[in-house]
Amino acid sequence: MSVMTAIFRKYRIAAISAIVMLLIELAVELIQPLIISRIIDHGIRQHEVSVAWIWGGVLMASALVAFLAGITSSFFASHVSQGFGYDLRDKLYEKVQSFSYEVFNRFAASSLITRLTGDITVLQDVIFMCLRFASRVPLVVIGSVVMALVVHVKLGLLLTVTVPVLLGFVLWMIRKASALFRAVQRRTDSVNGLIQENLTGMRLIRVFVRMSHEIGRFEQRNRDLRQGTVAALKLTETTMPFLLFIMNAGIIAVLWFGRIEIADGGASVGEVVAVINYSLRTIGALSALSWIMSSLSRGAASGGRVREVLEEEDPVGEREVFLAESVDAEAEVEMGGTAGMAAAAGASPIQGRIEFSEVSFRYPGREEMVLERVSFTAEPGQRIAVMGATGSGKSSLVQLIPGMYEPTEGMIRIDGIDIRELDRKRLRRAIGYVPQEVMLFSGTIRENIAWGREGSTLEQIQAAARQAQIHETIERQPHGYETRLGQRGVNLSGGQKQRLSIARALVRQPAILILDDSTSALDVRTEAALLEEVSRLSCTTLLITQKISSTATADLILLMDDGQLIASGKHEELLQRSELYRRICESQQGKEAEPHAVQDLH
Ligand SMILES: Nc1ncnc2c1ncn2[C@@H]1O[C@H](COP(=O)(O)OP(=O)(O)OP(=O)(O)O)[C@@H](O)[C@H]1O
Repeated sequence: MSVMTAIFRKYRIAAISAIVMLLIELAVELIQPLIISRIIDHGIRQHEVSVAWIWGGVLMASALVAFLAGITSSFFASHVSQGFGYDLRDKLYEKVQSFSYEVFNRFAASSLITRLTGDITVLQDVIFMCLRFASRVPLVVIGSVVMALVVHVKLGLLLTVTVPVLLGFVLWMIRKASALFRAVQRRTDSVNGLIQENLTGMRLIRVFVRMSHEIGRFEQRNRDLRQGTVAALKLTETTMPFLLFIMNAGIIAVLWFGRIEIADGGASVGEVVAVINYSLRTIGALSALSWIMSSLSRGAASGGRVREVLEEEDPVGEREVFLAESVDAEAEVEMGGTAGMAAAAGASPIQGRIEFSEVSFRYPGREEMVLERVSFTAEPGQRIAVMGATGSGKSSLVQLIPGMYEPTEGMIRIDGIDIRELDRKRLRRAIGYVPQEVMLFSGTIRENIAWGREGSTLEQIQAAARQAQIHETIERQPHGYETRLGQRGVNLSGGQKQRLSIARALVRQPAILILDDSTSALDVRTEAALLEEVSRLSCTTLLITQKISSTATADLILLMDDGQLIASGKHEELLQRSELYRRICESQQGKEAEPHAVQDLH
């Protein structure tokens, strides 16, 4: 059973109640033309005022019953549609969280945002519409035709002939419209993607004075969206006049033949009025069809897109990690630190020995290897500096350690255990990771650091901030640790953001700390102080850096070039052994600077 069906089943009682109430409302409404015909034939035409009053009272009472049944049905329908949307959004969000990095990137963030918001809202509206209006259409049409036949067979037959013609036309329209609405949805995605990209890159756009260029790009996509929507609406809207034309022709026919029948004594005025009333109700129901159908095809497109995410098979997904997270978080709060995290996961704490044996790696779906036969060993507590030109594979190498991707060949062992056999949640809980691109959340500084470890105390947060050399800067902020950050930490400098995100990693008290070019914006003195603090924590540290000042004190330097480990060793050893390393040192010390060596690195 699909996820959506399962969610819907949860609300089946309310859905059935909505339909039952709708049936009561409809039954009463369909009797109303009969009551009116009684008022005309037995009351007004016979000059029987009391009869007219009695039937008038019945009509009022029926209107009240229909009104109450309608409201109750709407209440149930709202409950179903809102509940369904709420549950589906939860499930979808959970699924997205469980995606591996690769699958997440394949869907693209902007498209996932549209699916989580716009598409689910469309589905909610469609469910409400189905329960309240779409299910009404066939019932009103069939009920009206049957009642018209009951009232007067000959006149009722006129209605019976027109309805199939209209239905055939509407079905043809649905098929056409659903393709058009799918295209609209794709274009909406594209507009959303551009908006997201532009708003996050606003600073760059301004500095490069590319505003008009970006506005032009946006206008183009916006225009495409408008054209797509207009094409879809044109199709659905042309249905309306066509439906009205056919039905009005039907009513004229009823009036025409009705006049003859009345003259011949074959029908009463009340009966003709009743059949016209049923025809009008049929028109009302059918004219809502074009709107219902366009909503349904939009719903089908949205449903398909939501289903795509829900049914995505992601073998290296993060589901178990995600599911175990909440359980561990509680235990962690009570026990504290990496030991607590490991104990929560039911295992001994990770020591932090990292061993790469002939590791090669290519990104999924890519041809070329970005790492080739890389081997090294980092002992617990050591600091490993990873150096190399841009694009040489440094980030790719460190991303393999928390298992963001699996190595294509070779093996990575943590504490002697193959990383593939290691419980991913246990591994990640032992890792503090500071990515190249700093990501801060809107909220206070304290919340941003505490995000690294749920339930951390203010003392732990402050200790991490001190180690990351950011405590004093935080104290100077208007509200200290309670200072709110704008989205992505806009009110902090680049270096401050870097240190804040380092503090977030340190508060985890990790066994393995990965700093992916995370000290680039720090001056040499601050960086040295930070590294000294990190050394005291005795965690294995992988530091991607371009600065000799940080490699000089490292236990091991990995010099990368084009995916290969071209040299490794301590500073002194590399000075002896590696020509490239020597040149880098010289260029940074201002001695015999060789421009291409520097270029290589930047
Ligand atoms: N998600 C990805 N999918 C496919 N290829 C990627 C991906 N990320 C990086 N690459 C490629 O892998 C190679 C190594 O990139 P990587 O980011 O590891 O280099 P780096 O040494 O960290 O560079 P820099 O110092 O600029 O951050 C590059 O050629 C890059 O194009």
